[in-house]
Amino acid sequence: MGWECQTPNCNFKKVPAHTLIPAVSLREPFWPLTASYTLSRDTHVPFIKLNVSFAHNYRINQFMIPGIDGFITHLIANKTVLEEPGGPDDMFEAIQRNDIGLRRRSLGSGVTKGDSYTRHFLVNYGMPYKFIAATASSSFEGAASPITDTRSRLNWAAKFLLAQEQGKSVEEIAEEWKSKEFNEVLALGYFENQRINYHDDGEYGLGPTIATLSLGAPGTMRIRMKAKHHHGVSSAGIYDNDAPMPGCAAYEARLAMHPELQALQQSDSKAYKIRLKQIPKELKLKRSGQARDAITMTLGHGDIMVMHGAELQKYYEHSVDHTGKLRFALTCRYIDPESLEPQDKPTYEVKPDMGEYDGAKLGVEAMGTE
Ligand SMILES: O=C(O)CCC(=O)C(=O)O
Repeated sequence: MGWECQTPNCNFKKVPAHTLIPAVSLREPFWPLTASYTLSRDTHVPFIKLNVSFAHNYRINQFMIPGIDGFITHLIANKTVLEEPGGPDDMFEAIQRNDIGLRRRSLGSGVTKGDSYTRHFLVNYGMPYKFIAATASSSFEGAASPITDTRSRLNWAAKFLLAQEQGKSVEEIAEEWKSKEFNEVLALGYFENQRINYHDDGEYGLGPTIATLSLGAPGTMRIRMKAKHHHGVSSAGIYDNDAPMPGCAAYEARLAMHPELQALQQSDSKAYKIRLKQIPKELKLKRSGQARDAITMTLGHGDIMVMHGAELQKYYEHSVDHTGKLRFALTCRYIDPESLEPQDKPTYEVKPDMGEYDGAKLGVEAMGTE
C-alpha cells in the first residue's frame, strides 16, 4: 500500500514500509486476559435490557432494545480464542503481511471537484456490496485465509446466537441458515484517527443478520436511535408517524396518540396532514440534535458483534472509532443475489462456506465449565 501519482507519464510512487504490529502488543497490562472469561467495558442506558451469559470462551452481552424485534450481541473473546491457531492473533498479523486489497475507495460524490475518498481502507469479498463505496469485490476462491476463516467463524457465531435466542439447537438453525448464510465479507482497515461515522446496515437486499470480527486496537461502537425517530419530527417540522420507540422523546404522549393518528391517516388525509404539522409544536419536539448513545461497546481484539433484525437498522444507527494504531473490522452479511442489478452481479461463483468452523469445540477442557 502507498501512494501512486495518476498524472499521465508521472511515475511517482511511494510505498512506505509497514512495521508489523505484533498481536502480543495488543495485550493491555492492566486488563486481565486469561483462559477464563474476559471482563466487559460495555455500557448502556436504562431502557436497554442486558442479558449476560458465558459459553465457548466468550462473555456474551446480549442487548435487547424494547420495541425492536432483534438483538445486538457482543461476544467478548478470551485468551484461548485469541491464541487458537489461525485465530485472531494470527489473522491480525496475516492481514498486515499480505496485501488483501485494502484501499481507500472513491465515494463517487459530485459535491466536490474530483473524487472524494473513504477515510478508512476497504475491500469486499464474495457477493458485491455496493452501498458504502465503489468497492471492488473479489472471489472467495484464492482469498487470504483471514477472509475465508472469518466467514466461517461468523457463520458459526450467528447460528449459535440464533439458536440461543430461538430456543433451538444449532443443528436445527444450521438447516434454516444454509440458504441465507453469509455470502460476503467486507474488510475495513483503520489507521490512527480513522473511523466510520453513524450509519445503518439496512439497505435493500441485505439479510437481517450482520456480524463483525474485530481485530487489533479496541474499537468503540456506539449505537443510538436515529434523530428522525428519536425526536419524531423532520427538519421541515413535520411529525414522523412511525410507531414511537421506547426511549424516544415524548414517548408516552406519542404512544398515546399513535392509534388515533393511524386512523386519521386512513379516514381524512387533509386533517391528517394538518395534525402532522401541529403535533411537533404541541409536544415541543426538537427538530435538531441527536439522541444520546443507547449502547456503547468496547470491541476488543478477537471480539464478535452480531446485530439481528431489520427493525434495528430502521430505527438505530451505529458508528465505530478507536484510539489505537491499527484496527481491522471484518463484517459478514447475506446479500440477496436477486437484489443486484445485472451490472453489479459477480463475474465469479459465490460458493457455499466450506470452512465448518465450530467455536464450541475450542478449549473445552481449559474452561472446565462446558
Ligand atoms: O468497524 C466496525 O467495527 C464496524 C463496521 C461497520 O459498521 C460496517 O461495516 O458497516
